[in-house]
Amino acid sequence: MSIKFSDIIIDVKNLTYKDVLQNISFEILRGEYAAIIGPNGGGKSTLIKILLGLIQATNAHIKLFNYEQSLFKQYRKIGYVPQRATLVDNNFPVTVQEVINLGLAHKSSLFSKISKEESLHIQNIMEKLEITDLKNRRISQLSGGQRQRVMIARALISKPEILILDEPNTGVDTHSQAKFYELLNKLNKQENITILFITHDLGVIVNDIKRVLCINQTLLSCHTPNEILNDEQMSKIYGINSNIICHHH
Ligand SMILES: Nc1ncnc2c1ncn2[C@@H]1O[C@H](COP(=O)(O)OP(=O)(O)OP(=O)(O)O)[C@@H](O)[C@H]1O
Repeated sequence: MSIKFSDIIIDVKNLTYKDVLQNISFEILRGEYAAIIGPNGGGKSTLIKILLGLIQATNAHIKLFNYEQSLFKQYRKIGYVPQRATLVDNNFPVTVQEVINLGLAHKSSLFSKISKEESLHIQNIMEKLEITDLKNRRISQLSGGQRQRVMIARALISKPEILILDEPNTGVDTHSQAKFYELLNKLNKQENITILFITHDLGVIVNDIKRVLCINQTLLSCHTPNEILNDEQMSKIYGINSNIICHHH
């Protein structure tokens, strides 16, 4: 299959940042469902923050949706669920609805009125994520799985074309994790949202993920899950001897 120029929505060339990331190059194509794995402190979150413009990397050659990052203004096209987003301060007095409305923060002012159309869109997303009944609850009173859906709803409000999630399953039980991956799969397959997420859960990458970027300061590999889930590759990525045992689930 030939790749069209417009299919590349993230294009990173020779990215180096302090002593955290060295000479990283990769592309993410429209419609992809890709994961980033690697050991703690390997630079995964830093890479994501650079892509989102939250950390400035001088001399980086990054293109987002075919624009040089320095000229790129449409960050609403990128939905982001940060690390530990589900762990909130119990005294934080905001409701689910208020958190979700923050997804419209790309508007000129946070306090500008929400239009009828936006309000309908917010309702649709809440229904899709099955959180309508929670809208007046305080975010601090929700379970980890419920908070996770709220954070994704917030990220989806700006109708992003790519969704980037940094270890989205921290503090979430196994059942909610399974539901969560079902949801990501649906967003990818049915709504054509490109998905890129950081995970330490090697089990999950086997099922739906087509490409796994392994990062430990440099890009160690960028293959299909089957190509990396073997003892040799795991030892290379995590720097320890490992035995991979696969079971039919
Ligand atoms: N803004 C920054 N400037 C310089 N160094 C940073 C910055 N942010 C993080 N670091 C350092 O970069 C290294 C990589 O951190 P990062 O959080 O990107 O790793 P990670 O792969 O996401 O780790 P984890 O899996 O534990 O979340 C760490 O040593 C961290 O202390």
